[in-house]
Amino acid sequence: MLLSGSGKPQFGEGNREVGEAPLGRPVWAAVGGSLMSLCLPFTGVATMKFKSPPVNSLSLEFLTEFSISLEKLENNRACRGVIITSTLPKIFSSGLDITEMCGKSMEHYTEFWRAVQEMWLRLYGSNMVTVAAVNGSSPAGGCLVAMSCDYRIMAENPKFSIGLNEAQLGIVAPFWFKDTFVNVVGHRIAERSLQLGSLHPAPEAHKLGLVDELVPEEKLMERAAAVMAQWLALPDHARQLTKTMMRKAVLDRLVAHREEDIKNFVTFVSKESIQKSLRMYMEMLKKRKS
Ligand SMILES: CCC/C=C/C(=O)SCCNC(=O)CCNC(=O)[C@H](O)C(C)(C)COP(=O)([O-])OP(=O)([O-])OC[C@H]1O[C@@H](n2cnc3c(N)ncnc32)[C@H](O)[C@@H]1OP(=O)([O-])[O-]
Repeated sequence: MLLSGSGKPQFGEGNREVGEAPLGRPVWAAVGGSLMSLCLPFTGVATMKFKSPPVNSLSLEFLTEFSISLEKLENNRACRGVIITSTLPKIFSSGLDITEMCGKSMEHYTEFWRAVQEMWLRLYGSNMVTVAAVNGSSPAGGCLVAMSCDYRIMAENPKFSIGLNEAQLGIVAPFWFKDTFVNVVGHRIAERSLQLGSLHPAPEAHKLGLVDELVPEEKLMERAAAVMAQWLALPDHARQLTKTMMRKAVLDRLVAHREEDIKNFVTFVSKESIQKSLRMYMEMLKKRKS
């Protein structure tokens, strides 16, 4: 991934484009990252597109690239908003990469979980306006990414589903996934949906308030840009302070318990019974395919 422009920091690998708009204003464009493409034109609204086939699963490498990208955008004063979407047809993100949680060392689980936390802390705590253009299925960690944005627009295809389905894998969403979920849909819906590990088809997700609106797939990016413009019409400082007021307690809770949360995850995921559940789930995915 690469962000470039006049005197702006560059990062990542890949090709790039830098141009000049009329009146000599810089046009920043970033293309060709390994797991997501990132583009920041002079409008000040970046577009981040996941492109990690086959299903945009959130591996350690993906999460690291995601966090670095968010940090760079956050530190770039010209960037006021980011639209997050996927280049893959039918999939926004399949959630955490299950292979990162299977048959690895305690050190690996520790590093992986820290990267999951880092991504969420950056996205949920972002000062930018964040809009998720959910153009495909979005289970578990994919749902977390969408829920961490300020606004969610989903393609109105009933074959696409979204939700925290961890219970179906025999694992438990941590308290900060749950807190994020509760903040979006309220306690009762979150309680039922989490216990059942429900994946909600797009129309149901809309009814529950898990996504804010549905649009035909071909209108998704156009609508995301319009929503972004609406949110950016307000003074940044007022919007940012309000966002902080709404999200701070939940963010602070993880910051205060970060190491304990890592320990819990590592202990939990290392259990043979949990490893067995995850292996069986991966087998089920493979069988379903064939
Ligand atoms: C405490 C922890 C909290 C946990 C949070 C999480 O996010 S847990 C995560 C919860 N996430 C889920 O429960 C989502 C599980 N995934 C799905 O439901 C579907 O894959 C789909 C709807 C995303 C896409 O359907 P589709 O028919 O378009 O695609 P397909 O099904 O044919 O898969 C293609 C290939 O990708 C593979 N693969 C898939 N997902 C993952 C993954 N997360 N990771 C790794 N690999 C994954 C799949 O095995 C297959 O590999 P193969 O055989 O080619 O070597």
